[in-house]
Amino acid sequence: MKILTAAQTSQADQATMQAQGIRSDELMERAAAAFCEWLLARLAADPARPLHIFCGPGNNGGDGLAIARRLYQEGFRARVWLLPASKYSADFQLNRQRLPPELVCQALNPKRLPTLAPNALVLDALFGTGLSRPLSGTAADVVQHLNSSGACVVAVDIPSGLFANSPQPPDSAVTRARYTVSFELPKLAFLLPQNAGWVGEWLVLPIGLDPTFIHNLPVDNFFVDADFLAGRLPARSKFSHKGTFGHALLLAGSRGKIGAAVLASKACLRAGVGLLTVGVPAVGYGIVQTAVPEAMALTDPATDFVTELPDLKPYAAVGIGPGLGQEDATREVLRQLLRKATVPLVLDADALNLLGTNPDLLGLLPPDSLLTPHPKEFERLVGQPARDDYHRLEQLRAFAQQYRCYCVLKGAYTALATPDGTLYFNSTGNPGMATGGSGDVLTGVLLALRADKRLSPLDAALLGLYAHGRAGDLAARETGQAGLVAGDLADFIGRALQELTASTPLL
Ligand SMILES: NC(=O)C1=CN([C@@H]2O[C@H](COP(=O)(O)OP(=O)(O)OC[C@H]3O[C@@H](n4cnc5c(N)ncnc54)[C@H](O)[C@@H]3O)[C@@H](O)[C@H]2O)[C@H](O)CC1
Ligand SMILES: [K+]
Repeated sequence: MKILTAAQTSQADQATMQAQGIRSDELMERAAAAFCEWLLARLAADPARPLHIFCGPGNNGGDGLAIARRLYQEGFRARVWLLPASKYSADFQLNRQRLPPELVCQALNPKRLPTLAPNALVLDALFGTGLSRPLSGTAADVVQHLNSSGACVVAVDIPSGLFANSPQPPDSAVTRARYTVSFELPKLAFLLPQNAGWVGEWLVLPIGLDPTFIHNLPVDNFFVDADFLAGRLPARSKFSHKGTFGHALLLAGSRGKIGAAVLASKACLRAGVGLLTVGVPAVGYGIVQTAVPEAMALTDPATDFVTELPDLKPYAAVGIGPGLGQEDATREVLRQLLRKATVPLVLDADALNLLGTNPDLLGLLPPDSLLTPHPKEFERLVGQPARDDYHRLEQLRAFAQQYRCYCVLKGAYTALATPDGTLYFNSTGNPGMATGGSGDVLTGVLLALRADKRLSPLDAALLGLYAHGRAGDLAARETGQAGLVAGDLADFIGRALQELTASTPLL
């Protein structure tokens, strides 16, 4: 799915009205209908539960009014509260007139804001994507009032006061929603940890925006769901052999961290690599041979850490980093690898830390390398803390452009930046995956997919990130989130990839 800015959303609305010959209030009616269908499926018909709808002066408020009318038709008597303003949008006014006279609809009095019971349900339709500045005055007071009421707030389109695609000034008034129910496409704001307390759980409901307009609209950000990946992972042909899926080399492990090499190796094999060779220090030889008999092991002459770069000729891709340590000799192995490699590279963990502490190595990164830092590793890579989550994303975009690489930023919605500066946000995964070794598994999966010659660098990265998160979701069903360990992820990678594999039409 594309992620549109607030301005692009309004363009998409206009294009839809033109292409489909509908008026703006008809589009609003679709939004209200979709919202009500969602709400009614969850709303127990409890006449004792107070229901309040807070409406602002624009089309977000218009949505709120249309929702109030529709809920009334379903037997729910909401109290409608209007934010005083000097100007109201045309569709606000139209839907104000359409309200049944029996519905209680009052202007908000800033001196006496309505009492909200803690069991009340509040629909927040104060401001949407038309927000042009932080809330102040009565609007801010109303939002603070909602937030301190303890009522369950459902935001219509976006929590009021939240910008759709840029940061909030600190201390601005924003509604704390339990749910955010948005339309057609997600907003960038929903994906950032700094906004989680306002956005709550979010979802998007289709309202039939013009697909041609959206298809042709250039965007900087994408949200990657299963539909987005459909057809990108070809089925294995009957006559494929080990060579088709590539021979990967993984350089990983040091004393006390051979487990990282084992986890990455298992994941790489489960992600379908043709052959896997693991380069480990001598201390890891027996462990790898025993724990991962499907992999071949190369022993480094040193006991505790990797000191030598193997001959790279046999390999279709090389992964380096999990549990590697940051010894000087290991850094030189990384330097040689960056100089000599002519095949795709996947760099993680200590390989990234070495890049961070030795910025001269960054200049050696071969184009199309794939880097998988978490935010702390990323900060070391760029050498500058981010002001906020938006700034971090801009740093990520700039980094991938500067080094012509694919750079991941791990998190709840893991982001991938491409050399052309586009960001892709992954949709799978759960908090159970915040556990040691989870990143090693990701490295193994990505290494396998980068070794697969059938996949572009972008598709390999997107499929790997999605499958890693999906494996976490499948595993957590059995283990629970707290009980999830990284080894479980590796066990479910095959199934996650199978779900993504293109089926061949019968005819
Ligand atoms: N495709 C869709 O997603 C659809 C969305 N719809 C809904 O329409 C709103 C956007 O409506 P718009 O009128 O453009 O903006 P708002 O309702 O957010 O309010 C604009 C209104 O408020 C004034 N304003 C802006 N910032 C402030 C401020 N800080 N303080 C006070 N006043 C402010 C501004 O000048 C305007 O007068 C979208 O979110 C959806 O909910 C459509 O219903 C259908 C399709
Ligand atoms: K809102």
